[in-house]
Amino acid sequence: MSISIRGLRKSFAGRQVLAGVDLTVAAGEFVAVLGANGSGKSTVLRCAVGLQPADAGSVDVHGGAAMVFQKIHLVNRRTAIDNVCAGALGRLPFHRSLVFGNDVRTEAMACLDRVGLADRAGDRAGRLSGGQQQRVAIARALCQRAKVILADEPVSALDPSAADQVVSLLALLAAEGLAVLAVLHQPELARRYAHRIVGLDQGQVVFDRSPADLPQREIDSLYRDKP
Ligand SMILES: Nc1ncnc2c1ncn2[C@@H]1O[C@H](COP(=O)(O)OP(=O)(O)OP(=O)(O)O)[C@@H](O)[C@H]1O
Repeated sequence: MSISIRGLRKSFAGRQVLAGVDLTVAAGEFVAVLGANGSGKSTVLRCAVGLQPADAGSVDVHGGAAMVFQKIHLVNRRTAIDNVCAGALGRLPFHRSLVFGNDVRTEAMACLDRVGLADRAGDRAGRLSGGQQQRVAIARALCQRAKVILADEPVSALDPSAADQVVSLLALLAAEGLAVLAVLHQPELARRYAHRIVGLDQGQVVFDRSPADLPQREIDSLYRDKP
């Protein structure tokens, strides 16, 4: 129920994007990653779940990791609960994955309940609001039984109130025992909800502190034009 990233390095076409990133998230922790466009935030997450091979470094995941994206990737014409059931696909034998059984649907319902959407289980995903769709995607990650959730700009496409709801949900899931690492473009949400804020600048961690110990100027410096 934790993720530990050590010495992560990555270059694209000879250009270094990650210059040795160390980052740990324990069970019960919600860690936000802030950084300017191109600082390497998504690459950290993508290397951490194996979507991209790292050049060097190690990633130890305890409990299984699931990723949540800005673009939500639900099947719009299927119901919310069907989308959540899809999280179970990876652990079902093929013959049981064609029609989800009652046990999977019961588990999916419990996951929807955890994200506050049990009452929308039968609605087509495409009819839900953006914030609700992202919460369904989080429920699908829960139905994967992942203990580590990596979220890449999960609220960048949402209005402020939906964004607040989704980030507070991630914080709640961490409080329930998951390890949650989220890339955010909203420093104020990171300040409000994260246990720790990690600043990434040109592929390096420049701070890793609790919001209470983090002066605003350190956050601002992430977004200042670099020479
Ligand atoms: N597959 C790829 N091939 C080549 N370059 C890449 C690839 N993926 C990322 N990069 C480059 O690596 C750098 C870091 O990208 P990354 O997406 O990790 O940044 P980010 O901090 O998540 O930025 P943003 O806030 O814009 O999403 C960028 O300059 C990007 O163009």
